[in-house]
Amino acid sequence: STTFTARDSNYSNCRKTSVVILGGGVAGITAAQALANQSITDFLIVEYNGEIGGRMKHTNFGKNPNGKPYVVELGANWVQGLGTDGGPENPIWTFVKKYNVSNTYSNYSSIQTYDETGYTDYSSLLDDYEEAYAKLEQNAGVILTNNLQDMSTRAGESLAGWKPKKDMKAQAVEWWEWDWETSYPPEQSSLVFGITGYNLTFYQFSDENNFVTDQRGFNTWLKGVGSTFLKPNDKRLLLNTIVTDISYSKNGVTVTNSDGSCISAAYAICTFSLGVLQNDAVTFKPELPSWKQTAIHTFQMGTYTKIFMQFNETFWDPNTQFFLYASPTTRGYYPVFQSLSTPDFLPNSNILFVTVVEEESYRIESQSDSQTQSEVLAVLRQMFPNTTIPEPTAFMYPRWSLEPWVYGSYSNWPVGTTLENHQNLRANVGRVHFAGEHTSAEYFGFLQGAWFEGQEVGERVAGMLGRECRSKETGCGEYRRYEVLHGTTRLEEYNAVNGWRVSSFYDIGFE
Ligand SMILES: Cc1cc2nc3c(=O)[nH]c(=O)nc-3n(C[C@H](O)[C@H](O)[C@H](O)COP(=O)(O)OP(=O)(O)OC[C@H]3O[C@@H](n4cnc5c(N)ncnc54)[C@H](O)[C@@H]3O)c2cc1C
Repeated sequence: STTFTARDSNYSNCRKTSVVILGGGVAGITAAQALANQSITDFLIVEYNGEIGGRMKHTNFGKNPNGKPYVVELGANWVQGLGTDGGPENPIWTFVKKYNVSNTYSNYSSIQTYDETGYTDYSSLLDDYEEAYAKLEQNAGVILTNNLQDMSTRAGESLAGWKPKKDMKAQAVEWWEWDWETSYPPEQSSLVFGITGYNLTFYQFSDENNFVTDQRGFNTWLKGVGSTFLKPNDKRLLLNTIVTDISYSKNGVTVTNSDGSCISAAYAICTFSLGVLQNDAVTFKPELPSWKQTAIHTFQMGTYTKIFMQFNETFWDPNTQFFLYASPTTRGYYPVFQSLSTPDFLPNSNILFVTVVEEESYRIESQSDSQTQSEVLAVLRQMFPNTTIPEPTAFMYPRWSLEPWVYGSYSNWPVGTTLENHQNLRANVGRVHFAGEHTSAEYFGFLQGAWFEGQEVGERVAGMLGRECRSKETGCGEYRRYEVLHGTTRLEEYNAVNGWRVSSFYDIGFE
């Protein structure tokens, strides 16, 4: 039984379905699964790339002793927060176990610290940061509980006594503790929602991060989930298909693709990334309402870049997982090197990778691979002054912020926004629904965020197609939205007592 209602005659040549799911990443696949679980099988999944997985994306790199390439993950790499016996479990961890995806505990205590003179032990700064962090998270709790004004993580850190200033070693430690996870510097991150995000994953599930090394790719588990309701070569999964337009009305949604094909549906579930939405990579007709656009442009899309290199030898300590480098001049300049040539990872692979985010990501995206390679080698030569560092035999990095199917890596909450504004990012616009990592208030930036949001949107749309309401807690049907977002200061408080002597509203007198 379908409630298909797209009656517009212009669309009569389009392929018809009840629900069109835009994107075959984690959110898209779990949305489809939620529909299938409620016996809604009349759906189509439209995906830009040649396989499902989205930002869980791998590629071949370098070669093993038999001349075959290794598989490395360009995007998501860790299961972040696993679970405890009897406690809640991260669904990604459940599936990774179910589909036997190879992974290894990432030991964040296995770290050596470096600066431009070589190995220098400044690991005590890690303890200093963590001491301040314990205070900062208390402050975030007070702000949330009492509906107080949010502040930047930078302000929170300073109030907790962490002031790295121009100490580049402290800056490197801070990058390791903050930017590496959120892909934004503390100045640009909300204290409250940065801390809640961390707590919900690492305190609720567990503080472990397991690194996936499966040579079939991390997305193996998602393919496993897909195979429970999609047949091999299922005609409902349209791969290599690029959506260009989404037109919607009170009767239905019509999606047009770059190959000229079109689909008309009763409902659409759009799981495109915040970067895709922000960059107008698809055209909504009519334009999205201003409350929606405000939310889309308030939240931030970060960029996180892993730079892979393979050498003909492992010249670093193969038993250490992380090498933290403090540049003498530039914060975030090739700060964290990770060894894959380590027991339980890709032993003897001689593969090392270094991660940069945000400004450094954009900088290296706009220069050649060879320029980046020479910068990285110069850093390695500072870190290991007594070793002859060979040229890499393979070198590669993705340019996430330029990829038209994602335009960035994952989202982050800016300073001073609200849960209401975020709810507007989640809320449907008529028959167009939204889901993905970015719509998760609890787990934004993580695979589990995409998973929970995909499931909820699937259940809601199933509810609208007349199925029983599965999510009593969240409610079924349309999402709540906030047409008006209130500030924190009432207009009458803009007065002389508060240092506001004159009105900022000028009548400049145009006739
Ligand atoms: C570099 C990097 C590192 C990360 N590390 C981790 C990690 O270690 N652990 C973790 O939990 N999370 C990590 N993440 C985040 C995680 O990958 C995401 O949260 C998650 O994959 C998002 O899933 P999604 O379904 O919301 O979006 P996506 O995976 O982006 O899915 C959306 C889909 O829509 C498709 N699409 C977009 N535009 C179009 C179009 N016009 N037409 C058709 N299809 C289109 C895309 O191809 C994509 O498949 C990382 C992400 C990146 C990029």
